[in-house]
Amino acid sequence: MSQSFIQLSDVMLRYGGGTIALDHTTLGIAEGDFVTLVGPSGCGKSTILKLVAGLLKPTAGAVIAGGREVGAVGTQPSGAHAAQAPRLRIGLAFQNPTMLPWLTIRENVMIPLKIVQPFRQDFAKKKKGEYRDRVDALLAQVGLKGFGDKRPWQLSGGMLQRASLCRALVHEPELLLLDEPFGALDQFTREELWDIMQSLWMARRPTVLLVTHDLRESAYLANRICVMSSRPGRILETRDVGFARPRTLESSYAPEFATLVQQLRMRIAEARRDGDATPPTVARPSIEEVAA
Ligand SMILES: Nc1ncnc2c1ncn2[C@@H]1O[C@H](COP(=O)(O)OP(=O)(O)OP(=O)(O)O)[C@@H](O)[C@H]1O
Repeated sequence: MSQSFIQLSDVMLRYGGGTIALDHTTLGIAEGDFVTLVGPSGCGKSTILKLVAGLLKPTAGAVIAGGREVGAVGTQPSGAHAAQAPRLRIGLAFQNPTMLPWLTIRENVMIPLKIVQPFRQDFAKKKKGEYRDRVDALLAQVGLKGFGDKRPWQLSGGMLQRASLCRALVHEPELLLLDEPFGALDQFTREELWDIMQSLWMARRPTVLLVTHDLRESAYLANRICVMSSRPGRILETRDVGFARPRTLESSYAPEFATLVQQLRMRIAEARRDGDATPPTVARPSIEEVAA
């Protein structure tokens, strides 16, 4: 089997308290693909993002990103992939865009350029003006032209989320990890941001892994949708989404779009029911053991 850009192979992840979040999880993502993860609450979607980002190390199995085995922050990659590939440039955006309140929006968006190589090297030298132009161009692309000098508290939630997308993209990441970035927004703003997200992806083609609860969002944005089982999460099913791009809000009301969303909804309801029927994966102590 050819190696994917991102590859989780038979991964198990047990958290410190004993919770097994993922078990036998296998997932491959091609370079430049746009993949979404959907599934019941608590099934391990965010855990997959953390593994791919290298914030967690798998308890068993392997996680490869861009030809490199990833592990927890501060640990050295091991095994055959240790010296094979440079560290991937990753962009991250979450549901609540955390901005540093004492910095302007422009300065917040610029942060990755200050800390990620090769930009870091040039930042202190001559490129500050060039970087400023790059940030302003990106802000204009997401509808924030003229807001670079504002402070975070002067922007609405939707505007902050746009700025957060700019911050995730400013250092030209090869991989974009998005954890419900539009989850806290009203429907109109959310749909507007789907459009912006789609345009940014089409222009730059980073590999995207997006976690979402919104099945319409998933069908609108993804090339492939991975449906997960209840915890411990596995990939139950992968759906290719062949709708032509650029997708529009109108096209999201087409019968085939509605059918896909409905099928996903039913698959997740089924996964939730199956999960309810599954006994707990972590053995609970008996009353006698607790009392002893
Ligand atoms: N740091 C942690 N320590 C212990 N258990 C954790 C930790 N983080 C997550 N879990 C547990 O692991 C399981 C998977 O969590 P995760 O956040 O990956 O799920 P999710 O699918 O993203 O959930 P949701 O859809 O509700 O956001 C959950 O049962 C959660 O309680």
